[in-house]
Amino acid sequence: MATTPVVKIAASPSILTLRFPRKPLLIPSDTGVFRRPSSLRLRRIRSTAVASWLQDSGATVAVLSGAYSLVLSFDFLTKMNLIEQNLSRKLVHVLSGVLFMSSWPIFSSTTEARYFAAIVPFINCLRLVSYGLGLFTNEDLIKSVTREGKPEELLQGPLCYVLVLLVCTLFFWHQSPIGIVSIAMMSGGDGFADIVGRRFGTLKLPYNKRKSWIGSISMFTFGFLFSIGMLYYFSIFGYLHLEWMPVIKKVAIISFAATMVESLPIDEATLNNPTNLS
Ligand SMILES: Nc1ccn([C@@H]2O[C@H](COP(=O)(O)OP(=O)(O)OP(=O)(O)O)[C@@H](O)[C@H]2O)c(=O)n1
Ligand SMILES: C/C(=C\CO)CCC[C@H](C)CCC[C@H](C)CCCC(C)C
Repeated sequence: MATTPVVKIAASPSILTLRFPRKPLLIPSDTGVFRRPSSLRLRRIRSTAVASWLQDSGATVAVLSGAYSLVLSFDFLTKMNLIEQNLSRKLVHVLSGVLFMSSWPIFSSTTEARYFAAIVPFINCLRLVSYGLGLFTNEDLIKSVTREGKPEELLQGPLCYVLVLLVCTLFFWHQSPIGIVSIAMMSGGDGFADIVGRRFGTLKLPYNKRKSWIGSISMFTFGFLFSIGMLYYFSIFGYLHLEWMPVIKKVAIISFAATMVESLPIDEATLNNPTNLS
């Protein structure tokens, strides 16, 4: 009896899938080979695919709205002088990555879901490039995410940040700790290094007078905590099954390495003239 191609949808749980458990789409027969699904099964497969597309489209619109609202909210707080611009920028820095990752379980469990989620950082990349090149203007965005309110600043830290989100979404998604830890270190670690170091960083590093011990300790501590926290978050949804003791050791090593790199005196001047290590 000829075996027939099997239709298979990647089975990893999404928050919505957990509420609507699906019957298996593979149809083993008693002889151990698979057979083509019946017309009823094919209709179910098609309806599952349509449901997943609708779920992912809705999730994409919701997360895009969240991104827009986040920037608007901090712009309002800055305009009302409730928080200073640097703190606003760093809170957007911390929250964007963590909230974006936290939104991943609302997407479906299909293999295409990551491409829907990647639309969010991709559109934000286009926004940052268009505003950074002066093609359009958006004072709210510029005030919320730049140091000095210059549009061209959008093409530096913010654009790199969103590109990292895009790459981690496309190539790692929620199935690999690599992307999760990378985003947690970038958003939680680097964000709090700035927030804490700028305020309490009187004792400077011997090899970099722009950075401080407390800032680097914050980078390590918050990078580690955000990484473990997000790995635990995704393990709750069943995306990851981790041996925690080895994971904790590896994340501590990664946090230390990231802290050392972040503390190096590498700035725009150094990048332009590598012999100019301050
Ligand atoms: N290990 C660190 C990191 C940051 N800081 C404090 O936070 C400020 C900004 O940190 P920096 O890493 O320069 O910010 P970036 O993330 O590089 O740049 P951006 O301002 O674009 O975020 C520093 O001047 C310093 O006061 C610190 O004390 N110790
Ligand atoms: C200030 C930043 C980096 C430099 O330190 C962060 C820039 C953030 C972008 C302007 C907006 C990025 C939005 C995310 C792609 C999606 C967030 C969604 C979430 C639900 C808020």
